[in-house]
Amino acid sequence: MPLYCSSVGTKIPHILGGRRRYTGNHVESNFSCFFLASKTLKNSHHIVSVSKLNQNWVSSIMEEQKSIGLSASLDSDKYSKELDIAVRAVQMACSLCQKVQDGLISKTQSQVQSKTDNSPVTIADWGVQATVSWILSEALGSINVSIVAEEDVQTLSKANSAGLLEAVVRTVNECLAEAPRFGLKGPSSVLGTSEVLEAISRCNSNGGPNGRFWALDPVDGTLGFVRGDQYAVALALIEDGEPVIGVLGCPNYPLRKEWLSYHHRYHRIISKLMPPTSESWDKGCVIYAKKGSGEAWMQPLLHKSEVLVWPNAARPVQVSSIDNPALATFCEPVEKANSSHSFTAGLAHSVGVRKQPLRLYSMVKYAAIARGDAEIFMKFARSGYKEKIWDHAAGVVIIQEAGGVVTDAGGRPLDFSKGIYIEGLDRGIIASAGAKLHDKIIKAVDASWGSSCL
Ligand SMILES: Nc1ncnc2c1ncn2[C@@H]1O[C@H](COP(=O)(O)O)[C@@H](OP(=O)(O)O)[C@H]1O
Ligand SMILES: [Mg+2]
Repeated sequence: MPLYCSSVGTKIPHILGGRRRYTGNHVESNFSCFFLASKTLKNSHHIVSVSKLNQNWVSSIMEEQKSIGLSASLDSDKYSKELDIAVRAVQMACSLCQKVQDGLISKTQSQVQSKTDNSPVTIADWGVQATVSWILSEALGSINVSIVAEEDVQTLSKANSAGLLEAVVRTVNECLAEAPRFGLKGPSSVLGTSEVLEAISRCNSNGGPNGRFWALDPVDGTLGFVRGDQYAVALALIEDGEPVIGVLGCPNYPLRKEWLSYHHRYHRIISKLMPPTSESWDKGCVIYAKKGSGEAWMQPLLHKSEVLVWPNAARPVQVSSIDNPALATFCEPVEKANSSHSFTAGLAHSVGVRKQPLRLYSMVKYAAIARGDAEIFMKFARSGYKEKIWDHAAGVVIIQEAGGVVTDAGGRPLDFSKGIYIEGLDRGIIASAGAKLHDKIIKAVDASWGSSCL
């Protein structure tokens, strides 16, 4: 339960019960304590240093809160409907992706198209975007739904893409026909080509500092997806520039963290060798959180023919309690073109991380930190690369509510208020299970940045 300081309108961390929890969103590198940006004054980044608060002062705020009944539970219903719909929509999207990925792996690579930037795009990207867009609009009213998403309809609308478009329309209709199984209303009749294209192109918001919009990455980690490995469906609701709901669907996330480091194909072979009753290789989950709730949750993916009954066996997740770098695992992108492996290796070594990095495609890395399966995530892209909001927004809320910290390398929160890009990002992105590890990494970046080639 987050606390609110009524005098300055500033949220302070949950310090009861001996568990480290960060409900704020800013860590200052010069202090080993944490700092919290005011929700009410979020654009001015009004900051209070918790280390400067003495115990009596904190206790008196807690007493004051008790007596005047101020609590986050007053807000507990806020975004509940949106979260419910978003989780169900992501469950559906994961089911669509699994079917397409199974088809991709068992058949040829012919379904993989090339975007202008040469990244592979599959039926799943457009299929998920159309499905999520249609579901959100239907459930919340299209007038209330504004979406920023990765895909556009240019490639799909080309004359020589007729076969691909047909496959997308078929995939979307197959998926929407299953909507009642996920507790959602599907279309009364099959969607035509123009309706599917309409749903995809409706995701044309440019984001910005005011109002509400959704940020969707239909298939994050497209390379992982086409290689039969990890990928994620990422959906976030951003309000006034701040992510307030995060939902991450991770269809290939194994039940046991040890198997995260195995390639998914190996996992598939083992699954075939194991008796069908064995759940030991079970995989797939949806992780989600609502800003300020102090909780992050994980549901298993719905299996074929199961019906989603809320909360669908959800259980809370929280970050790891490991704060000793020697015991910590750090994760980073698989592709060294997306983040400098040599720079992060140097950082890890200098802070005393001894384990091999866990290299994962997509925002599954954020899920790994939130679930406590790894302690640090670092991404240092080449200079000039601009991070996009849909690649991070959902993960940031989930990690923060699971008790972790996400900032840029200067210790500042990521800024989701400037459009589709995270503007002003200082060097790279760091997510950690706690302030102690976070602070060490930030100091190590400062110490070695000058001699890096980034
Ligand atoms: N040169 C680059 N540097 C950094 N990130 C990049 C990049 N090119 C693409 N990306 C981003 O990295 C994401 C994949 O993340 P990761 O490397 O962690 O698996 C991509 O998401 P998509 O796969 O959705 O396009 C894309 O947004
Ligand atoms: Mg992406």
